[in-house]
Amino acid sequence: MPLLTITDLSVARAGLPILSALSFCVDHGEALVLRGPNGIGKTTLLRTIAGLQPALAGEMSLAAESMAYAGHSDGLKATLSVVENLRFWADIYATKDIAPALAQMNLDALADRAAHSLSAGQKRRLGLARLLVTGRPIWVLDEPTVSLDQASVQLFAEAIRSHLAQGGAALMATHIDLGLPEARVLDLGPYRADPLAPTGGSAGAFDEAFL
Ligand SMILES: Nc1ncnc2c1ncn2[C@@H]1O[C@H](COP(=O)(O)OP(=O)(O)OP(=O)(O)O)[C@@H](O)[C@H]1O
Repeated sequence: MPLLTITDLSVARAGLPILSALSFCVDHGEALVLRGPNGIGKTTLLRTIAGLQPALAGEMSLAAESMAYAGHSDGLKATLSVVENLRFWADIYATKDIAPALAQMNLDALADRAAHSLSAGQKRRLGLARLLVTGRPIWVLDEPTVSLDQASVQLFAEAIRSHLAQGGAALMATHIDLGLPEARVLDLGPYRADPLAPTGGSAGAFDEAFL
């Protein structure tokens, strides 16, 4: 059975349907990249899949507590050091060893630096290192390589490959080349919804969470 199965999913923003009747699977060892122009609904779709807003229709099938989501924000505690941030997340996810995540994202030299003092790209590397300590198989990532230089994009691609090699999966939205030619690509263009279709719900109330 695939790690994640999406069936006939429709999502809305501000009470308006934006994507409809989407179906796809992401299996062990697979990366799927969502593509589409600005505003088509990639962020909305990923947030819906991450459970941050309700779907208008459709089904999602995945094991409980199998997903780690990283959105536009890095989700860091500004006053904690790099190591303290990772230990915090390791405690949340009941995992132990943060050393591989530090090494894989090239953060060893920054281990004791407060997160607020990191550059944008360093913060993003720390945000991505968080994924490594979750121990969760399905990674859902929104624009994961924003702010990263070429070397860090390569580190990211290697971290994804190693995650896939361990049976994990990644679902990502991006406009940038991730350096992962093996990833499947899903163009969201054909799933653009009719904005006049009734939503039949109160999904607009969840827009307050989009800050
Ligand atoms: N508060 C709002 N009111 C009305 N429409 C909104 C609101 N917030 C977002 N939208 C619209 O919802 C649509 C989906 O936005 P979303 O951020 O999911 O797109 P995206 O594909 O991730 O875009 P990008 O590539 O620019 O990041 C967009 O057309 C956007 O203009």
